[in-house]
Amino acid sequence: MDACGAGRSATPVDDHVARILAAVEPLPAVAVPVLDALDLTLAEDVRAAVALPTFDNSAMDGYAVHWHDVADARSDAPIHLPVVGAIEAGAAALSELVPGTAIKIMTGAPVPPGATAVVPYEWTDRGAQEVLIHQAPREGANIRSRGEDVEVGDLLVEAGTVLGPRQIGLLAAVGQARVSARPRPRVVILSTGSELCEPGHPLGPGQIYESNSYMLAAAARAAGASAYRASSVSDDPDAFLERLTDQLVRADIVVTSGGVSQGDFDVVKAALSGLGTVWFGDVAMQPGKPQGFGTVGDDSTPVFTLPGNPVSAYLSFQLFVLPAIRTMQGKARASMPQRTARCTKGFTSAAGKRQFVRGSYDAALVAPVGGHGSHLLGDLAASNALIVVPEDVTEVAAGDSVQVMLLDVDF
Ligand SMILES: Nc1nc2c(c(=O)[nH]1)N[C@H]1C(S)=C(S)[C@@H](COP(=O)(O)OP(=O)(O)OC[C@H]3O[C@@H](n4cnc5c(N)ncnc54)[C@H](O)[C@@H]3O)O[C@H]1N2
Ligand code: MOO
Repeated sequence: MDACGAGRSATPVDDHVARILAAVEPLPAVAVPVLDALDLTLAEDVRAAVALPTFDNSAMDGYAVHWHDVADARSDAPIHLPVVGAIEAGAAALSELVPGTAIKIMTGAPVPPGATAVVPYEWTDRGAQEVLIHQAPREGANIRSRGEDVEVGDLLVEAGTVLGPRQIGLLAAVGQARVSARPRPRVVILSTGSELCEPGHPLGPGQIYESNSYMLAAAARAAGASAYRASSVSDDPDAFLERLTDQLVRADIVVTSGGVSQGDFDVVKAALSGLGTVWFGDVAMQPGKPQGFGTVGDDSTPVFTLPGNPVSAYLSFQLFVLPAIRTMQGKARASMPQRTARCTKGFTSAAGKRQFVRGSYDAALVAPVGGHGSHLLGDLAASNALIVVPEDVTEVAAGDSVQVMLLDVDF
């Protein structure tokens, strides 16, 4: 055993991730109203049911004309045309534009058959019965052609795409009221500990404010899940199991915090050992050594039992719960990517464990923030990156190249 108690049997971080990913799969797709599909992963290719533009239409308020009629228009030799009508956006069933005439047309209105240019108002005297055109447009000017943007049948958005505002707009533009997408995973957070007091209430002796469920629920929401905080439970295994059972019906994932170490009142361990496929053990990392994971209940719901120290809980979420959420979302990449940075200050790291050092990253430089302690929530909040120190590295010097994971960057 080392100083922090991780014995030789500790599971490597990557093996624990693999154990988790083997137990989760993308959630079944559902038909989602197109706006509600923001940030969701599209489950099937969407092809265009209509063309964009859907019909030839005007790009300007002006006059639809036969281009040949106005090709010679100049300010010193304007051309007169009779105005034979007006077309508004939304107008239907247009008759042919007779050569030698003009029709008033509004932006977005369908161009009448025969028209080969639209002259903007600014190049005319804006006449109502008769118009004086004093500048010649190019042939085809200001006509937006049917299908010039999107043709019927074009592949618009591929399955697996995370839908953003631009894709939502495009899908609506081709008439999709609903799309087939992976729903938000429902994540229930359940904190344990008799010392916990809800924020907003006065602290009693020996009590601390309950913060992990807020942090973990926020992290789950930031990852695109729907997260619910179940009220925290004391260190009583029966009460814990009852609360967990209640929550399983509304959970795709359950995350617990606390009660998984070596203490006399480690409620989560006591309640879940032997239940479903739940495994408890050490993972070769710091913070976040004591872990548990398995599936429980009729729906084999994945349960993550995270350690209670706040930094450990957060890190465990980022490393283990986040990939499960992303897999359920159908996202291509499950785990946070790493990038190379230069470390501006040296520090030491325990042998045999992957160390996750809180850091402040900017422009490929990273500085460690605070110490290694897993209770240092202030330092965690002040950081925006994790410096990943491999198991066989015990010292990082100023100027060394290191791997970092950026905490506030989507991937
Ligand atoms: N004898 C040993 N003791 C400990 C070991 C060990 O190997 N041998 N491991 C240590 C490590 S590492 C960690 S991490 C913690 C994990 O303990 P638990 O998961 O059982 O968590 P608790 O004991 O319930 O709490 C730990 C710490 O975190 C605070 N906490 C818990 N829940 C919350 C919450 N919802 N909001 C804010 N803070 C919370 C709690 O008050 C404790 O201070 O075990 C070490 N011990
Ligand atoms: O390894 Mo514990 O999870 O202090 O941090």
